[in-house]
Amino acid sequence: MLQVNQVSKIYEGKIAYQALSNIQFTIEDGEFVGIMGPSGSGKTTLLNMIATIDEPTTGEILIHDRNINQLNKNELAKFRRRELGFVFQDFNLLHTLTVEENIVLPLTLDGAKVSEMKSKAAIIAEQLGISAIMNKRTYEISGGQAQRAAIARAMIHAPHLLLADEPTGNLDSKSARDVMELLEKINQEQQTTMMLVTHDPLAASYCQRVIFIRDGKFYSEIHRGEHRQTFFQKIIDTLSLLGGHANDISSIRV
Ligand SMILES: Nc1ncnc2c1ncn2[C@@H]1O[C@H](COP(=O)(O)OP(=O)(O)OP(=O)(O)O)[C@@H](O)[C@H]1O
Repeated sequence: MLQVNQVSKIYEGKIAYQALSNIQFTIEDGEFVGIMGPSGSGKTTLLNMIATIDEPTTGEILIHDRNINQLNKNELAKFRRRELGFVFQDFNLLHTLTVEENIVLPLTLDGAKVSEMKSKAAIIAEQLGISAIMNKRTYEISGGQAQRAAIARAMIHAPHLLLADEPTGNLDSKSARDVMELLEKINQEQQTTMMLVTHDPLAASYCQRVIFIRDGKFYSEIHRGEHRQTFFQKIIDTLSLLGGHANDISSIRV
């Protein structure tokens, strides 16, 4: 589904900076993959390129065999809206809208009928356990509920690829677990391919595979297998080998 082929990124400037070097990996349809690495290792750079927000300096990124860097402006807007879903650390909900209005936003942009939007929103809210808060404003709900609403908004147009950037970064450990269990459930039941960038080993332990990068280069990759707890420990061990600053793993939750 996703192919990252020999991707490098150089940020031009007074002093050019190579943020990524020859990154190569694939993600299969329906996989749930985590990307981890110390601060500054290039995770956001990589995510931004897959999200079509930025372009590689060399190499190519294919989604379902289409080179996403060759799409024109119109194709790109459509592609982003229809194929990709985004979940961010700070939820990115619009505060003047209700939860329901936030959730249907991607459909509004596509010109869907109100009745269709409402019924789709109701179904997804039920799945995510947020039916009771649909008429609330975003400042009236908890962080965990806000992230569920953001996931609902990302999922409402059934994207093929859900990209999540530190989705548990602003959550307490109970809400973080809830959100990760939810993403795992969506991945299993709807077969949505997911890529998650995170510092949080607990969040990463819900993935089937974690790719580690360091200094913009591929470092290693580990697979989950049967037990999440064992995987969690493996992730922590790899992070300690990987180095980086102490605050990179300050969010560890056991
Ligand atoms: N627009 C830019 N111009 C120049 N350098 C940049 C730019 N964006 C990022 N960088 C540099 O590229 C490197 C990788 O940054 P990136 O944000 O991808 O790292 P990260 O792994 O996501 O870090 P963090 O975990 O702290 O978010 C860093 O050294 C950063 O300073």
